[in-house]
Amino acid sequence: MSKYTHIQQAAYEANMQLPKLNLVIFTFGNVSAADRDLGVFAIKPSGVPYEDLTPAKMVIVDFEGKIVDGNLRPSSDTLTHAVLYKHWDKINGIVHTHSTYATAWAQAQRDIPIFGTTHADYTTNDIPCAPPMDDEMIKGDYEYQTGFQIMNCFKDKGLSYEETEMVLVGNHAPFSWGKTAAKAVYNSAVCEAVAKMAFLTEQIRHDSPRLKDSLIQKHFERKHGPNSYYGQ
Ligand SMILES: O=C(CO)[C@@H](O)[C@H](O)COP(=O)(O)O
Repeated sequence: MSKYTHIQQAAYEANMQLPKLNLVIFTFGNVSAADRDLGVFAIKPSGVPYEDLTPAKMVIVDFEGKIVDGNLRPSSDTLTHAVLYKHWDKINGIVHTHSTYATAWAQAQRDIPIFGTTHADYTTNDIPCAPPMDDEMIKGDYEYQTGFQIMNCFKDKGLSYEETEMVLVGNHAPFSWGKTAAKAVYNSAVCEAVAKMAFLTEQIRHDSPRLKDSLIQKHFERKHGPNSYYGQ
């Protein structure tokens, strides 16, 4: 046992949910779990197939992206996770996948509109798509800049990362987060389900109407009101 065992176990269990939920194939995607008292997170090692993962293989990294413990290379998305943990202090779990429908909306550079109550149960906003990097950002480290691409998108749209716990990164794929790694995985699965429903909705009727604003807030509060489990 080390002082990191608890977050390695949480990160391992969350990573193993991704293939079970059909959110990844092969070595796509990664999950991390943070301990803010220690100022570190445990993240999936880069390129390791999910079936070969163990809790001990989770790499320990600080919020600057520096490896603190572990002999495997951390995920190539580590700096994106580090930037978000450093600047958004209420999250303790982050997921990145290339789930099919959410990635298709990201590649199309489109926000996912709220067409129904399924979506409105989880956020009152369209699921935002962070615009692709500008030439200046592209000169920097891709994964480091992806963290700022996400935060800039939420700032520009006036969104709360505590209310909308998912984002599409333009020309890339989705990221989600939460108070725990398990909740971040839950949000990742919700993002993919809502992305698929929205795609099919537009296929059935290209000018499908959005859910009325008066209903959006009502449905969100139905799930996220006082004593709601959904706020966990
Ligand atoms: O976004 C990407 C590739 O575009 C990555 O998320 C890969 O899908 C997984 O990389 P590792 O975590 O294995 O380094």
